[in-house]
Amino acid sequence: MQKSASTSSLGPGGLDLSQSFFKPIRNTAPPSSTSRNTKISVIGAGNVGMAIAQTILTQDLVDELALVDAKPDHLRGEMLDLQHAAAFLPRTKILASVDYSATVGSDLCIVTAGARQVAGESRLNLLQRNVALFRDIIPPLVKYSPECILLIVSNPVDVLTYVAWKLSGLPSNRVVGSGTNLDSSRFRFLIADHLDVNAQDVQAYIVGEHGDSSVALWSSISVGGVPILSFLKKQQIAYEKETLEKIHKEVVDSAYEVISLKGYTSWAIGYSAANLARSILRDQRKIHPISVLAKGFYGINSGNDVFLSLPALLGRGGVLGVTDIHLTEEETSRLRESAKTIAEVQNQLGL
Ligand SMILES: NC(=O)C1=CN([C@@H]2O[C@H](COP(=O)(O)OP(=O)(O)OC[C@H]3O[C@@H](n4cnc5c(N)ncnc54)[C@H](O)[C@@H]3O)[C@@H](O)[C@H]2O)C=CC1
Ligand SMILES: CC(=O)C(=O)O
Repeated sequence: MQKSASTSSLGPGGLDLSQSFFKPIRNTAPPSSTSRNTKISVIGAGNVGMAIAQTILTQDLVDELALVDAKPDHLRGEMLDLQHAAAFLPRTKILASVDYSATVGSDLCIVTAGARQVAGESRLNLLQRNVALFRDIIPPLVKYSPECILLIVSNPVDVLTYVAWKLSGLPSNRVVGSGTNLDSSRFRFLIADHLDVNAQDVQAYIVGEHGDSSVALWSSISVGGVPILSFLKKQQIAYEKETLEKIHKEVVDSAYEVISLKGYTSWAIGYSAANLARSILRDQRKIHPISVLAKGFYGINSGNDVFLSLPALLGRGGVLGVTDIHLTEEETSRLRESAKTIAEVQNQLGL
């Protein structure tokens, strides 16, 4: 599909439905020209891109949604399938094209294009293939939407967020990676399940790499305002370090398990990315563990500019700040190790 297809005034049989005799509504005022449309572009219309697109649509987040993919037929099929749900959804103009001009004027560009893991493969293994794609994807995105915020989802997400930052020339507050927003949701789900409470009442962060070297901040966990570890200590209730490690391992293994069962992960990352899109476009100023330029925070001062997940304040301007959570010595040292792992991978890129 070459042209960007959206709404059309041509009805069945080529009848021009815009003819005044067919108009069911008589206008009483000219169309409003004051409000500015909000627009999200999703690059990559695969499992992840489409899960994000459909979550954005159901949550009424934007006026316009543009999809870009390298496969024209698949892309047009996905676009039509979403457009056919128009009667059940808030009104959103949906466009799709292989041409990046369809993304013009986007407030937020979400990049999901690229290779994904096969069962047992690590995220870092995807690096070379996806860096090559990013060289084709990021420059045209920024050309058509110089004011946009870039949200990177493709893996390995931390290193690719760094790559996108370098290729885009955008300030670092406008380039973020979905990072451990997803891992933290998995963590909160497991804790909530264990305690039989609602995951939304569990505050808990996974930080560092979205991957095998991620760090669970046990000291950050609170449920309904009760800090869990200090509560257990005060009550002299013993907890096994191994039990905590087991829960973290379950978080790290989550993606591998889902991939080995259904081939890919999609729904949770769909909600995670839509959750970030809402915070950005609606200026929610919520704190999310997302991949940000980490230099200078939590003693991460390696020579490299590393992106990894830290609890960041997110709003219309992108990353507005990074929170200063008190970490234990062990958590700090694990976070620095995670930064080192990412820096070592980045060093191979020569960017
Ligand atoms: N950060 C996170 O938490 C998560 C990241 N992912 C990552 O998201 C990425 C996508 O995963 P899936 O959607 O499952 O893969 P998929 O294979 O279903 O979709 C990838 C899409 O990218 C498109 N594509 C490839 N090259 C392109 C180019 N140059 N321009 C535009 N489109 C292009 C393909 O045609 C395909 O439709 C993978 O890297 C995966 O590892 C997946 C889940 C969670
Ligand atoms: C694939 C991936 O990165 C995830 O589901 O966490």
